[in-house]
Parts: sequence; C-alpha cells; structure tokens
Amino acid sequence: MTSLPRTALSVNVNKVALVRNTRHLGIPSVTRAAQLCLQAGAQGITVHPRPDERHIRAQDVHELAALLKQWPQAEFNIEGNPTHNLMEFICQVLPAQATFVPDSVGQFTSDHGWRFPEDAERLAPLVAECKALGVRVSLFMDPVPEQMAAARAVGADRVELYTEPYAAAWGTPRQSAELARYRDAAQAALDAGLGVNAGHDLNRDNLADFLAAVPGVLEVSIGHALIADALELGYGDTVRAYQRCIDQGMLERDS
Ligand SMILES: CC(=O)[C@@H](O)[C@H](O)COP(=O)(O)O
Ligand SMILES: NCC(=O)COP(=O)(O)O
Repeated sequence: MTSLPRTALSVNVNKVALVRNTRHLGIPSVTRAAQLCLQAGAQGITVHPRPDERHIRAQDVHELAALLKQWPQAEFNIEGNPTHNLMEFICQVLPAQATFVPDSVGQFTSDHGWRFPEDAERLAPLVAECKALGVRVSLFMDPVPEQMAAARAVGADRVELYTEPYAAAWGTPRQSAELARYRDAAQAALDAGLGVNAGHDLNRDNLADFLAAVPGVLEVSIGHALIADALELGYGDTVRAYQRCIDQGMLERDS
C-alpha cells in the first residue's frame, strides 16, 4: 500500500457543453454529467470557460458551483487566462482551485505553459488575489524543470504539467524519453514546494504509464478522451475505468 495520496480525477466537462451548444434544447446537460461523474467517484469537476463561450458558458460555471456545494469532498477547478475572463469567475464562485493557462482569445486548445521570467510580473498579483480569496492556484506549465522554482516564486501552490507532448509520444520510441522529462519536471516542482497536477490528452491508454513514472501527481484533469469514452460506456463506467487506470499507475509506481 502507498502512503502517498491517491491521484484525484477531475472530470473536465467542456465537451459536454460543446455538444449541448449545437442546439437550443439544453441536452446533454452539463450539470447532470458532472453529477453522474461525482456519483461514480470523481473527486472533482474542471471547466475551461473560454471567452468565446464555444463550450462552457457563464451560466454553467454558476450551476456547477452550486452543484459542487452538495459535494463538499469534491473540488471545482476553473481553468483559463487570468488576464482575460478567469478572475471574474474566481471572484464570483470561489472554486477550490484556479488553473491559470496562457491561452489567447479564440485559441483552438491549450498548447503551452507559462514562461518565466517573462510572465512573472503580471502573474504574481493575480496569484495573490486568488490566495487572498482562499482559492488555490495552479499554473499550467511545460515540463521544464528549470521553470518550477520560478512558478513557486510567483506564489503558485501547484503546477499543472501540460501532457500533450507525452500523449503524442505514448506507444512510440519517444515514450520513455518524454516520461523522463515529466518525471524530472515533477521532481523539480516537488523540490520547490509545489504540488503537481497534470492534464491534456490523457486517456485510458496513457494514464497508468504516466502515473507510474511521474512522482507525486495530486490531480489529473481529463476531458476530451473521457467524454468520448462516456459516449460509449456511460459516465459511471467511464469514471470507474479511469479510476482503475489511476490505481494501476500508482501501484506500479510504488512497487
Ligand atoms: C488547460 C487544458 O489543457 C485544458 O483546459 C484544455 O485546454 C481543454 O480545453 P478545450 O476543451 O477547450 O480544448
Ligand atoms: N487541464 C486539462 C483538462 O482539463 C482536460 O484536457 P483534455 O483531457 O480535454 O485534453
């Protein structure tokens, strides 16, 4: 048995909203999806309300915040760029965690992390504002060990390692080299006093290998693949399948 905390699964429901938004019928319901995932054992719900509202809308953020109040053991994680629309949501609903992501307005999807020292000056007061509200701050970061102390220096509690490069390398000859980069970045984050989250393009195939190799991952936020799986398996069975991947990865890491 491991003495380390089990990696939490935060389900990103952006893609439920994306389908919902193609009609004016309110289906599929974002709050119902979140509720079913929580009932199946997910430890959190994540949203990334983009300024163009292509998926999550302001109303979703408020309805999910109300739902999460009924699940005090689960966490609400809101992602976004704090120089665009994120801070307004943070002030309004006080989620457990804010994940700062350096996306441009209208960006296709997140594809890189913050860069230091360039971003330090504008991030520090925004991190402090969240902390004063009692909201934990995680910074979306590329797996660069040298950047982790700087993330800590602006006041962040955690970093979220951007896992798309690992996901793209999974199952190829580059997999172990990629995993080494993430292992080193996570260790540097831990050494700097940061907690470690991870996300982007994680799925049922690549998740266990990631957690087996990368130390101390407190949370994975997973949306695109998980919601696609839920179309076939249903939300409950899908969440349970991802929890098994988490358990398998942690067991391998600790054995
Ligand atoms: C920060 C991150 O990796 C996710 O929020 C990802 O950007 C999901 O956003 P989309 O669902 O809009 O692709
Ligand atoms: N922070 C990553 C996230 O919330 C979900 O990313 P993805 O699984 O949709 O790629």
